Amino acid sequence: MAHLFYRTCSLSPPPSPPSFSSSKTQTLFAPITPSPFPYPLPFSSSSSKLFCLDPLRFQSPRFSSSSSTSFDRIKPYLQSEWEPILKGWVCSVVSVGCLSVAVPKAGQIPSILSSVGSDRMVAEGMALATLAFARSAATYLQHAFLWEAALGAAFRIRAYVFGRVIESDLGFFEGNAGVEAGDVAHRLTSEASDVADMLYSLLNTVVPNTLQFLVMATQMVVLSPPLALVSALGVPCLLLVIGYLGEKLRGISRRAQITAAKLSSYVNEVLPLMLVVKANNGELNENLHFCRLAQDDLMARLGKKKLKAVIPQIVQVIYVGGLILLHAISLNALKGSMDGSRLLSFTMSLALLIDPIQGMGKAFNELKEGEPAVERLFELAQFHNKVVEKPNALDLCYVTGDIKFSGVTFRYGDNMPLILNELDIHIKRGERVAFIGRSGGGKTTIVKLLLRLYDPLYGDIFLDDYNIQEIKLRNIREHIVLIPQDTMLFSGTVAENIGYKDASGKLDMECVENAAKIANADEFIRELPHGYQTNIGLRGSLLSGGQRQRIGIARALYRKSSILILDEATSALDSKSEQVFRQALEPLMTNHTVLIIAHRIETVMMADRVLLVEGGKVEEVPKSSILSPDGHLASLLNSFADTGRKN
Ligand SMILES: Nc1ncnc2c1ncn2[C@@H]1O[C@H](COP(=O)(O)OP(=O)(O)OP(=O)(O)O)[C@@H](O)[C@H]1O
Repeated sequence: MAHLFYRTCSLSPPPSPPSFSSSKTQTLFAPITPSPFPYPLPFSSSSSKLFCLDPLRFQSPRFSSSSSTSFDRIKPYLQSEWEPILKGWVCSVVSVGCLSVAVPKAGQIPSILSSVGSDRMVAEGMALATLAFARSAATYLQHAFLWEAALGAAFRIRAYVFGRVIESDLGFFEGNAGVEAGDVAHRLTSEASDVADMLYSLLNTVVPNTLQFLVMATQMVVLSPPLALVSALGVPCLLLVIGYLGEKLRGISRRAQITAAKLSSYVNEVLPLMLVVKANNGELNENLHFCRLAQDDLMARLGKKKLKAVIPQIVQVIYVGGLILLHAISLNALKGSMDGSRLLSFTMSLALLIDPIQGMGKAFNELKEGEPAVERLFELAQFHNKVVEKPNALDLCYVTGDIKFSGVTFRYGDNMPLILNELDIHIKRGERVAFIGRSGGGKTTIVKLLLRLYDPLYGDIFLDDYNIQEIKLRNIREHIVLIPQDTMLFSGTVAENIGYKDASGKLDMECVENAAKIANADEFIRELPHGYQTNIGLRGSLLSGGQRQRIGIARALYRKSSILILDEATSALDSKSEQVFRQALEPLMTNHTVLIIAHRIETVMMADRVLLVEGGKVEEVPKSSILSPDGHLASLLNSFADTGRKN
């Protein structure tokens, strides 16, 4: 149940940021244009770019096929960056054009130098300097535009994948098959950067390197066809070596990404549990565990770096060594048939040919290194949601709060035991119903099904006589407010946390304060250094458990709904605060259908009816049986209350 509330909110519209921090929230989510996509633009503020960022466009089913290649997956993102790509490539044409004019001119340098002081020397010198300057400027612009395109495409891929992750079923995050937060974080940060590097190399190779290669090769053919032919003999041999080493690099890169993701997952898991680690003297153990994972990462990375470093050297040795050998032989054969300036131009073309070949080798490295990152990123987007909204789902602007479970059977996974077995419940609007039962009996599962975080195996759930499978998901979660046992707070101010629903817009401070007053939180909030604008630290770490819970309650009250679910919501409050809270809830409850999952007798007694969840079914029990000190239910509740207090 721990993460239920956070996930519920994350699924609420509008698309949520990973977390919000006080000052940035408003600008980040300011309504720049009517586009539904709230993220800032990578490089430009033009609204035409924003149009391209519509996340719905990225949810194309073509990505759901795991058989598509890495290139198929990234292609649409590159296509949407056609503008900077085109500009970059035009600049590369200018840059290579300057080079192709400069090389024959440079070949004549010895004869120009012999006419020191003449007009020709000044004119040729000026021309060469202008060409050099133009090439530098064009090359700079080429890199800048291509980086813009690569980083822009990587941004879009990230945004698409994060959007898919956050829209995934709760089952994506929970249970044995659930993804680890640290792994997701690593893929979306570090591996997405690898993708950007790969895209840049790819863009820089496709046109600029190929162009330079072709122009230089043409010049060589024009200057001396036999020598050019000899030079070409080195290329196939080079390609074979590059292909072999590239495949090796791909495997090593994937291993390195997995070890780094494991390390990141571990750190993400252990740091929030520092209290438990320290209280149990677990520092040494955790340190050893960290070192083991870090060592695995070190070995994998070292292997990758070594191979990456050795590949260009091997390429260079094969190419340069081979060429020197072949040229020495052919120059001997062609003795006297080439003049000095032609030979100089040929040698310069050859030297400039090595540049793009090295670039291609490097790009191949990046490609092989980036491929696993693309695969792992898109893997996250391939999760098939089981809870799917129908295309013509209903948008109910109001529900009275009548709830029916009819023959509901549920289990979490195919080979797992049934949690609920042909369960029937009818809760009338405005009723307060308490669910009690042994731990793991399925009380929270009932709530998850009502929120449609999972779908039943069999049976139906009705809200105001509408099957919830016919209602928009957003709509269901708008009408039902959940106050969970573990309040999930974000870094940000108290006001932002209470008004989480409006994180993308303007907070209604009057409503925030009213909600805080009802939740008995107003007093302690006003005592904080900056009142409602106090930053509460990472996950609300500056507050006590009880204070966090009250903020969570205020957050729930800020939303206007018909159904209120208290899932052990008062477990962190002391008896006095709980009493105040119960009194505060009384007026609110008159307008709500209330489902209470509680282990405290006092909380259970707030309900009109009590349902015992046992063996996958529910049975109504009289409240008097709970009050009886010798009764089975009273002892059951007492044992839970004790457990809750210990926790
Ligand atoms: N995501 C999940 N994947 C697999 N099993 C799960 C998952 N969530 C809960 N369960 C299992 O389902 C059963 C019912 O869990 P549930 O959280 O509904 O119990 P509960 O009655 O609310 O317990 P408690 O009173 O201790 O909170 C438990 O055995 C639990 O281990």
